[in-house]
Amino acid sequence: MFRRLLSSSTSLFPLRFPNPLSYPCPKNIFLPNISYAPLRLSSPMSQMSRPPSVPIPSVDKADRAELVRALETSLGSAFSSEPITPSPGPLIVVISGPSGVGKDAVIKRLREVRQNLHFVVTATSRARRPGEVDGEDYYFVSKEEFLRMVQNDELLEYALVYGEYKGIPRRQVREYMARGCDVVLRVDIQGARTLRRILGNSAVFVFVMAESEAAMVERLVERRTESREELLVRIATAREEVTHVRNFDYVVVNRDGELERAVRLVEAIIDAEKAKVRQRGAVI
Ligand SMILES: Nc1ncnc2c1ncn2[C@@H]1O[C@H](COP(=O)(O)OP(=O)(O)OP(=O)(O)O)[C@@H](O)[C@H]1O
Repeated sequence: MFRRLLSSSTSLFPLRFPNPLSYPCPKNIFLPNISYAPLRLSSPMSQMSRPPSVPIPSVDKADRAELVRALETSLGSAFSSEPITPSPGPLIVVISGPSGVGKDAVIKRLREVRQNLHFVVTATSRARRPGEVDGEDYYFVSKEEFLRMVQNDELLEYALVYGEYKGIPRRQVREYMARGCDVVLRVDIQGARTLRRILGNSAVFVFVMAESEAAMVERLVERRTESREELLVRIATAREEVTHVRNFDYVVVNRDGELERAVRLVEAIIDAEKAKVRQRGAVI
């Protein structure tokens, strides 16, 4: 029986799921050059001697190409068109925050506006909410299937949240990063803590919060997906979870009616990370 379970689980994406690798991460794929070739610079100035036979034409009068050629000759080598710094590598963005702050709403919009980004589809044993699509929002699996994935080490991280399992398929992260895509992981606070332990500073951790406790409760109530008992637990937990913000790299306040602003801030964070001199360089 155990052998049969093992052999039927060699694929990360069981047959009944749409394989997320079959849909592209970017709208227009841009594969960065991640071969960090050493910079090709001309020889040091000290080693160069300007050949006296190459006069540099006057800047006002000379043809542009002629002037550039003369400068190259004078400096002893052609000007390279290679990028001066290596292209940034793929980034892992961990998005977390208390229940009801709008993590899903932010990510949904981010996926619409941002290219070269793959949202890692989490496996969960919880029931599907109205409007959610299997394989797109989550992989909805039974508890038994989930535990089989755990047993086969298919999950980068997993947790039991409000009595339901949630976990991140490891292979999906690897494969999209290998394609040069940035990947977004959506986890609860507990999951973010585990991921920080696993990934350290190699991923960027973003904490989403509402502008106030009242706004957060309002959204949860408005969503009408939780029972009274569940609401009590979620709100009590959220109060404690807000204190975990200090373990994150960035905080994004998702104000009521200002989802676009929150999404723009997440985009700005990703852009800033791409411009960092020392890249995080995550390896899964
Ligand atoms: N900026 C916003 N203004 C108004 N409503 C919002 C905003 N952001 C999200 N919402 C709404 O708030 C509700 C909760 O959002 P969402 O489901 O994205 O939260 P979540 O953080 O993913 O919650 P959970 O962790 O419980 O899944 C949803 O009905 C969503 O449409």
